[in-house]
Amino acid sequence: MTTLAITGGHVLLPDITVTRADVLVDQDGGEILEIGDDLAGEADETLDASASLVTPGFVNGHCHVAMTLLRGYADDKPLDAWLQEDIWPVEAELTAETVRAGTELGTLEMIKSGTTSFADMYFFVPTIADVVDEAGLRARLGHGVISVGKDEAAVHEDAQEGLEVAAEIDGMADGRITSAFMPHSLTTVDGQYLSEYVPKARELGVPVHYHANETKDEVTPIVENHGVRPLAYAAEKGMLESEDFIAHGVHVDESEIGLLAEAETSVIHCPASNMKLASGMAPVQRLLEAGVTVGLGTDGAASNNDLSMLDEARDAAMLGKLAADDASAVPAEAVVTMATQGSADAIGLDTGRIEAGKPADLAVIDLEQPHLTPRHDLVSHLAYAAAASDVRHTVCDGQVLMRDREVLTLDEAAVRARASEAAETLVARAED
Ligand SMILES: CSC[C@H]1O[C@@H](n2cnc3c(O)ncnc32)[C@H](O)[C@@H]1O
Ligand SMILES: [Zn+2]
Repeated sequence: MTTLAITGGHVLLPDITVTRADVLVDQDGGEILEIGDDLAGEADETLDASASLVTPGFVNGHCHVAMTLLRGYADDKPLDAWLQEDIWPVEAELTAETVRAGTELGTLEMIKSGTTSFADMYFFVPTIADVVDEAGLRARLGHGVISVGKDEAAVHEDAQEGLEVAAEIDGMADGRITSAFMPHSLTTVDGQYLSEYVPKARELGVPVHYHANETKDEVTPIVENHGVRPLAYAAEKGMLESEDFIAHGVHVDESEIGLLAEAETSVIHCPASNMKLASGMAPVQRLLEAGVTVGLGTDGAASNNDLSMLDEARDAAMLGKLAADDASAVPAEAVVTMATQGSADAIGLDTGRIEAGKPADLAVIDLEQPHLTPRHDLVSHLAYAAAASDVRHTVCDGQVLMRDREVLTLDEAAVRARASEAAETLVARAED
C-alpha cells in the first residue's frame, strides 16, 4: 500500500468543527485511513499542511464546465434573453475539440480552487469524461437534452444520446465518473418526451438532474398549461425521486418545498448565477428547515463568472440572509456543509467528509494570509473570507492533483493557450 500523510494542519471534521490533526491516506485505494496525531512516520509521502486548514474537497453540484470558453462573452442579461440571443447560437458551433479545451480550462480552475468533484450537464460528454479522467477529478456527467426548436426525430435522437452516454461513461476512470439522465428543464423538454425517457433512465439505474423553478417565467407556463406547480408536474413525470437533484429551485412555494422534503429530492443552489441573471433568491433557509438536502453549484462560468466554490459559499450565506430578511439565516456552518457534504449527498457521491473509509478528496487552504488573520473561527474564514487563490494543495482519490499551487495533472500554460484559441475560433464561427 502507498500512503500519503497530510501533516500539521487544522482539519475540518464532518460535524463542522475543527481539530489539529494529520490525515493518513491510502493512495492505491483512494481512501482516508486515519485522522490522528503524528502520522507522518507511517507514510511514504507527505504533504505539508502547517498553518493550513484541511477541508473536504469542494463539490460543485451543478456546472456546465466547458462554458469557461464563454466567460465574459455575454453578460448583464436575464436568463431567457441570454440563452436565446447569445449562448445557444454560439453553442450551436461547439465541436468536441472546443468542448475539450473548455473542459480542460474548467477542470484546471476547479483544481486550483480546491474543487475535487462536480456534476455537469453539457454536450460532447465522452470528451468531457476523458478530460475529467486526465485531470484526476471525480464527476457525475450527463448529456443535456432539449426538445424546443427540434423536430420529433431530432428530439428522440437527443434523448437517446442522453441515455446511451449515461450507460457508456458510468464507472469510467476507475469509478470516478458516474452519470445521470439530464433533461435541460421542465419547459425546454416537452412532457411527452419526459414521459417516454425518464422511465428508461430508471431502467438504467441513473439519477435524473434538471434545471427547475429557476425564473418566474419558467413557473408560469407550467401552471398555465398543466394546472400544477412545476415540481408537482415533475413528480407526475417521475422526476422527483430520492436520487434526483434539481438545479436552482429559486421560485419554489411551500407545497413544493414539502414535495422535495417528502421525496428526498435534493436542490443545488446556485446563488451567483441567480444574482447575475437576476433570477431571484432561493428560500434556502426554508429548504434547510424542511429537511431538504441542499448543495451548492456555480452553474456555468458564463453566468457566474468563475468556478470557485469558496465564492459560492460566501454568496449563499449573504443571499440566504437577504432572502430570509434575517442575519442569522444560512450561517457559516450551513454553507460549508452545503459546499461539501450537501453537494456530495445531493449528487450521489460518497465524498465531502474527512472520515476514515471515505474517499480521499481534500483541499488544503493556506491560512497565512492577511485576510485570514486573526484566526478566531476557521469555519467563519472558510465561509466568508477564504479565496480560491488560498488553496495550496488539492487531492482527489488519494492522488495529489495540485502541490504548492502547481497543478500536476494538467499543463496550465498549454491549457490556457488552447482555451483562448478555442474560444476565439468558436466565437468567430458563431459570428460569421
Ligand atoms: C443542454 S446542455 C445545458 C444547457 O444549459 C445552458 N445553461 C447554462 N446556464 C443555464 C442556466 O442558468 N439555466 C438554464 N440553462 C443554462 C447551457 O448554456 C446549455 O445550453
Ligand atoms: Zn445550469
